[in-house]
Amino acid sequence: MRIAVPNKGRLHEPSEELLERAGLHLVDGADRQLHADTVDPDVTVLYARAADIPEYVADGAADVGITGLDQVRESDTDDLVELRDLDFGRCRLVLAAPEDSDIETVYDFEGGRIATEFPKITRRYFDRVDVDVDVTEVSGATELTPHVDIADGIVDITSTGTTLRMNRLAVVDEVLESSVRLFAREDTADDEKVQQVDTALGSVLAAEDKRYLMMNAPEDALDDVEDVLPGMGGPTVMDIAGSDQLAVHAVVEERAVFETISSLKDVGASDILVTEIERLVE
Ligand SMILES: Nc1ncnc2c1ncn2[C@@H]1O[C@H](COP(=O)(O)OP(=O)(O)OP(=O)(O)O)[C@@H](O)[C@H]1O
Ligand SMILES: O=P(O)(O)OC[C@H]1O[C@H](OP(=O)(O)OP(=O)(O)O)[C@H](O)[C@@H]1O
Ligand SMILES: [Mg+2]
Repeated sequence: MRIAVPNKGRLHEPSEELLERAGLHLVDGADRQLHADTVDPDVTVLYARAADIPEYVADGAADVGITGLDQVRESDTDDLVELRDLDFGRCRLVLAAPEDSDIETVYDFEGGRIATEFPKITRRYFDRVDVDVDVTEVSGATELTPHVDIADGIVDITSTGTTLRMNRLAVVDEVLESSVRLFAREDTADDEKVQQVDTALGSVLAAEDKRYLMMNAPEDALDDVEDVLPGMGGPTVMDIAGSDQLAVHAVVEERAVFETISSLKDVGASDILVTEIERLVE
């Protein structure tokens, strides 16, 4: 089973980190290599450009891919199946025009020119809203094109909005909301190994916003302690040898930890430990 992973750019490192955290440790994963083995002899990594990854999966060069939804949509490959939102590389593909122009809505672009690195998505978007424009493909520095009379507007990626602001461009409409996805081909999506990788990556995401709480509590406080602990199933309760205290363990939502700890202390719990969870397979 081969996983296609971005070889450089902003998606490279977080993709590799996610694989590592999922337990798919890379062997000889040095940068700029074409391939890397993982600790699982059945799983290898193929490094490719973020934009080429959908094509590689569609063609069978890889079985699953990790790249932005924008790249999947732009590739126009139709037998790809999204397995999971990997929750990084969040950005928006937006239609933008110079701040000082008269353009306020997409309809103001009728008969105009749009520059973009995403010609297919852009074409489909303008067809959908039934506005006739000329779409010019550029390979970078898209934000410059309205200022050198190459285009009246652009379709480009934004996340913090800094680049648009620096180039005095204003968002006219959102074309696509994107984040990094794990995807496969229709004919491989149900393969056991593909499912294993999906589960492993999912277990990292599931653990991210959870914490593991351990504490001691007097036996007669157990009911109150259990009432305080929200979340996944009941806590695990263990006797402590030679003590009238119990050890109580539970998984708690990260955002509930602060409040939960005060409530636990109020009902008599002590020696409370909070730890991160590496992976959580539900
Ligand atoms: N500003 C951003 N914020 C968040 N995600 C982004 C941003 N820009 C791009 N992305 C996501 O990262 C993907 C790859 O972008 P990146 O700029 O790292 O590579 P690239 O420019 O396509 O690489 P290459 O140098 O190989 O052309 C994009 O398709 C998008 O999904
Ligand atoms: O809203 P912002 O946070 O400013 O991000 C938007 C910018 O990020 C991307 O470029 P990138 O940095 O990847 O450079 P590139 O053009 O070389 O790909 C994108 O093409 C925008 O130019
Ligand atoms: Mg880029």
